[in-house]
Amino acid sequence: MTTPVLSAKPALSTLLDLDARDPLQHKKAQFVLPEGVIYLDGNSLGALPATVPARLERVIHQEWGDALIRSWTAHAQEGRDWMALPDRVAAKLAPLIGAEASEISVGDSTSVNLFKALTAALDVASPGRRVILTDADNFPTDLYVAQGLNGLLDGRYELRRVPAAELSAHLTTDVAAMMVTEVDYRTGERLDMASLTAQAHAQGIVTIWDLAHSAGAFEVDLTAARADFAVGCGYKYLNGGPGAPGYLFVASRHLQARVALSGWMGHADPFEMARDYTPAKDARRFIVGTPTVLSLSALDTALDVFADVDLKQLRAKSLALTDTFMALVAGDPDLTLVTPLDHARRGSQVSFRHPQAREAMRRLVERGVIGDFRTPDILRFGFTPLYVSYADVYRAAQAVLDVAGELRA
Ligand SMILES: Cc1ncc(COP(=O)(O)O)c(C=O)c1O
Ligand SMILES: Nc1c(O)cccc1C(=O)C[C@H](N)C(=O)O
Repeated sequence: MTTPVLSAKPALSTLLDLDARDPLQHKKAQFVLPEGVIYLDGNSLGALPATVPARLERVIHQEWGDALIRSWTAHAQEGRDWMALPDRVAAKLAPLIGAEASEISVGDSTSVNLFKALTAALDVASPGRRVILTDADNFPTDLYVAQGLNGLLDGRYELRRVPAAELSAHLTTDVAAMMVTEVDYRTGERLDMASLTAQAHAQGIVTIWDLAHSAGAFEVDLTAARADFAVGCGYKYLNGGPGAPGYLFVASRHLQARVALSGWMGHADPFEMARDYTPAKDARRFIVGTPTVLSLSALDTALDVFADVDLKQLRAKSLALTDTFMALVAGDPDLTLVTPLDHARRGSQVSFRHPQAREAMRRLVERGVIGDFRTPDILRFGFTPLYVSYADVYRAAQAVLDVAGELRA
């Protein structure tokens, strides 16, 4: 299906027709969604894939309850040993982010992976450079991790924070690494990863991309963009569940970079119990401690939802849903769109400024339209193409207009 272009406000019948022809329509039934709720918050916590509860039951009762410690190595032939779980998840993640499984380490939170990525990036950066360049509006944890690491390094680096639109102009030869989030969590603006990475490389700068609001929402191609390092969340568009493990991407050309958190599970042979650390092959070396089996199992099953998904169709639907929502809400005097209209500059969310945004979102959630309020005045709506329909968008837009009207009255 090509992306439907909706310049005028579409009627519900038009949208029901789009739903009927949607090649991803069948995916919604693969999620557990409460009756009467329109869920526009999959960019904060993805919905529950219907197959996850049974998988967790099996892991808890059979693998933990019955097989006990044997499960770390049992059934390796059938791919069910716990030890290799991070590698199996990496293999499922690889096609979604355009990487080799051997370049992905699955585990720990995104924040911890940012620490690993930044220390590795600074290790391979051009010697003598002392600037970490970032978007001033980057997600707080990205900024805090950089501040914390710099403290550990006795403040050797300057964390240079500039508006996203000015990143290009700040790619100067004193910059060691550029650390940015591809899709802004507030505005939903998407940066051009391939272009910014190429510009950074031209100045000898290594790049770290945060894919929290990208992977699973649209096709990411780290290899084509020649990205150096990347991190991302398992619990947003990948639907791995609350606190799901995050991941770290290290381009194969950088696999020799410093492993700052050198734990035993990143050792080449953990059960050799050697006195000195010898890194495991590939990105597995960036795993620190014992894999979190329950949450990894949930993420492993959740990723199966993507097995038959054409990522081009996913992107087309995401753009069509966000276009539809923008068209339907356009014209309200109190809602100011902050998400770019240009498709190339848009992630999979739509955000508006509203003078009473917190109260507006409270009322929307009360009506079953779940989005987010983000400080200071942002109403944020995430569109997960796997389980949001065009009719959902229509109903959500009506609710937004009603609430905005109520608050004006
Ligand atoms: C861009 C970005 N990075 C990182 C995170 C989260 O990191 P963590 O999973 O460590 O809480 C989020 C959301 O929480 C985010 O939006
Ligand atoms: N990780 C979260 C959490 O533990 C509680 C509430 C929200 C979150 C989020 O993921 C926030 C999200 N990164 C954001 O873009 O705002």
